[in-house]
Amino acid sequence: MAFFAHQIRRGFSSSAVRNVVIKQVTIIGGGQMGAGIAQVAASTGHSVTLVDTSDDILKKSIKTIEGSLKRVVKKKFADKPEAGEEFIQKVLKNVSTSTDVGSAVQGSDLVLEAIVENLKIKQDLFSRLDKLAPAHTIFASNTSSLPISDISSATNRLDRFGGLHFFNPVPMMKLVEDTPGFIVNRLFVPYLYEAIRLYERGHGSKEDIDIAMKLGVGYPMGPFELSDYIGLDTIKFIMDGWREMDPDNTLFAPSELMDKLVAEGKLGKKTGEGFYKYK
Ligand SMILES: CCCCCCCCCCCCCC(=O)CC(=O)SCCNC(=O)CCNC(=O)[C@H](O)C(C)(C)COP(=O)(O)OP(=O)(O)OC[C@H]1O[C@@H](n2cnc3c(N)ncnc32)[C@H](O)[C@@H]1OP(=O)(O)O
Ligand SMILES: NC(=O)C1=CN([C@@H]2O[C@H](COP(=O)(O)OP(=O)(O)OC[C@H]3O[C@@H](n4cnc5c(N)ncnc54)[C@H](O)[C@@H]3O)[C@@H](O)[C@H]2O)C=CC1
Repeated sequence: MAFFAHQIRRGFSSSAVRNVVIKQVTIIGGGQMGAGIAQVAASTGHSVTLVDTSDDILKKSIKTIEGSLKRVVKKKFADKPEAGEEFIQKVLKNVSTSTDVGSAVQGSDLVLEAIVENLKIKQDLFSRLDKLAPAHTIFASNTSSLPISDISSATNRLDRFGGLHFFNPVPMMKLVEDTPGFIVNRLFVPYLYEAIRLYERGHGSKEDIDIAMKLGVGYPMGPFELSDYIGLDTIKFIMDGWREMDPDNTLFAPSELMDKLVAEGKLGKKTGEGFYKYK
């Protein structure tokens, strides 16, 4: 139970959340981040309700969690397969799913949002949640680029609203950022941008740039592999949002290639094709 309560106490300045006990967690958005966060929350003993827009998506989320748990167990319970299977079943028992956000937030101590990276859609969701969730419930967003104050302005619980920024893949990445002004993306985003500019200017192939960053700096994935892993729709949402806020900044100029891939539904690993093909 301690994991989420610890993050909340570290990241929220409000006294309203200082002695918080987090038992019941609702996660909204069952995509790659939501599924990963649900897995971590359930593995650390929380009772989790995962919400998305359809049962088909939620079935896929549970399959993703199961697949990831199998990988975790292969390592953690290498010599005890039965204990590993028991662990998987115990974790899965902690996760229920719902398409009804109103009932899902009843009794929830923490609602963590991991839906699309779009301010208006996040605000609409939180505005509804504010009316539906109990007064004590803490709200948090997993946004990777939007100011938390803009998202929280749609609610009346500013003392119980914060950012919990997990990294992808959640079960493997050990960092959660919850301080105002994320650090990683400030350094990471210009790096990804520069990679695509190099490629568009013909300074190197995607493959060469990826190999250079893996062999030269020791990164586990090159920038194009990583962009496909993150999701090109998410990246485009971020780029478009920042350009709107700062139209003269050349760093945020649109990328023709990115726009084309997203328009064609080539969103990266999750759709089977992005910069690279995965089937
Ligand atoms: C060019 C585009 C320009 C656009 C610019 C616009 C910029 C906007 C960007 C905004 C970004 C938003 C993102 C964000 O907010 C923050 C992020 O999350 S950034 C992403 C951070 N993540 C990374 O950098 C990941 C880097 N990759 C890795 O660490 C590894 O490659 C990875 C762990 C994913 C896989 O490892 P690898 O060795 O490559 O492959 P294996 O498959 O062998 O895995 C190794 C090991 O790990 C286990 N494992 C992997 N995944 C999972 C999982 N999901 N669950 C459980 N276990 C997993 C696997 O089983 C292996 O275990 P072994 O025991 O070692 O076999
Ligand atoms: N992909 C990444 O590497 C990272 C993403 N993030 C952030 O996490 C959030 C989610 O990203 P991903 O999981 O990658 O996206 P994704 O596209 O994999 O999943 C988003 C999910 O939200 C669901 N959804 C959309 N609107 C909804 C609504 N109103 N109610 C319920 N469900 C809804 C979709 O059906 C989808 O399943 C975004 O804010 C993103 O910026 C943060 C860190 C890393």
